[in-house]
Amino acid sequence: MNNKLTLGIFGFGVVGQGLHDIIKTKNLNLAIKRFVIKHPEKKRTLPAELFTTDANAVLDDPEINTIVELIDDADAAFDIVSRALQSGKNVVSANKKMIATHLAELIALQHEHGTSLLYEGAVCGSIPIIRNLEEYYDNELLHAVTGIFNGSSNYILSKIFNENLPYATALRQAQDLGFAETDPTLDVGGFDPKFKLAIVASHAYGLYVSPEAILNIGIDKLSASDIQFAREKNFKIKLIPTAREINDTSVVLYVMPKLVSPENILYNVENEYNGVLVKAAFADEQFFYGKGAGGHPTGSAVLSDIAALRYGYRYEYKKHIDANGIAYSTDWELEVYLRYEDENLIERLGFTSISERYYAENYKYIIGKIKLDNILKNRAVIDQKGLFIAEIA
Ligand SMILES: NC(=O)C1=CN([C@@H]2O[C@H](COP(=O)(O)OP(=O)(O)OC[C@H]3O[C@@H](n4cnc5c(N)ncnc54)[C@H](OP(=O)(O)O)[C@@H]3O)[C@@H](O)[C@H]2O)C=CC1
Ligand SMILES: N[C@@H](CC=O)C(=O)O
Repeated sequence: MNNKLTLGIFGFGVVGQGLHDIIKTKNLNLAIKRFVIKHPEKKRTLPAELFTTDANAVLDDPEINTIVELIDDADAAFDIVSRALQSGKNVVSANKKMIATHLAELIALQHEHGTSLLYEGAVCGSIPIIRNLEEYYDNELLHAVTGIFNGSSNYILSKIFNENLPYATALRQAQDLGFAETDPTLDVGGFDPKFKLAIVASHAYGLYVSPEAILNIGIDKLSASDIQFAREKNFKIKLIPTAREINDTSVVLYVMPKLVSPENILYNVENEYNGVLVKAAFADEQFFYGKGAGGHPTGSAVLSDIAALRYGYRYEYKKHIDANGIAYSTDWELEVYLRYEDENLIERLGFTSISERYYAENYKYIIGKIKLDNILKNRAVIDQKGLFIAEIA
């Protein structure tokens, strides 16, 4: 099958424009009929008649058979994508928050209406990890999927560690370059990599886990003391989502900064680049590397999905269907570095062992083992100013 696709694209921001730049360089069997945008007063680089603020003009247009959803509003995106799937249109989206939050409903809609929703661009920008988890690792047991899934926080950490840039300057640059979410708390607070992790967990293990149930600790509380500590021990700090099979029936999922040594392949993943490490039972360790944010890298993944729709590609969610008996668990122990202020917190967190403690007037830290459950239970306290927690390899 090589159907002609007529596209209605929601969003003409960083990714929408990146996609358009790529499409216009190619002679593809597809046409863009309309862009739906939010602010009609904004200056555009394309003729005005290509733009509308009326979602219905596109969703109800029988000539448009494919919707590309590239907006920065997850609630509006869910409404658009659901309506499109219900009306028989296939959809490509890059909206990880929307997909992670509504995955089960979106899968049900695809089955019910015989439509397809593809979202490679939602997870690690240009890296084709979803299709690989779905197709290539179809038969192989995966022990872990981990890595760097957020370009903005990795850009910020690279600028801090390699160029001594202040955090706020590096964040501003990540925003100016179009890497950061409209609300950058999603990036630096570890929410964005958590949404991506939830999607990965679905394709790697057949798990639906609500993002709310998954621990996300970000890099927004990082201080000069933490940076100095890392440098003295020859570590870099990276923000790492982890999906790990801990026994035959349980997988743990969490997002946390990690102190990584030069031997770790992720140590040299810099700036907006992402890296996905897959540990498989027989293939052993494999590494995917590429740009995780930006209009053109993400646009290329979106275009690959659009092209795949031409030959009727859809995710089969085989690991969900096979019901392999795997469940999400938080029963796991981590070794962490914790900078803290209040001594009472240490007791409350219930460290199972402590290997190092340091006290100075303005800087206290502890290194020890702690249960993931306990971190989750005390998430509100850990999120307070004056604390920074990172996994130590
Ligand atoms: N930036 C990146 O590197 C990556 C982004 N993504 C995801 O892609 C999506 C888009 O991101 P990005 O391009 O950076 O965002 P931008 O903020 O650059 O662009 C958002 C676009 O959405 C439009 N928009 C917002 N709300 C609506 C609505 N209700 N109806 C129609 N249009 C609307 C805006 O319209 P207007 O132009 O009028 O303001 C704008 O064109 C997000 O889900 C993001 O998480 C995924 C991977 C990488
Ligand atoms: N804000 C995201 C964009 C891509 O998903 C990131 O920085 O990775």
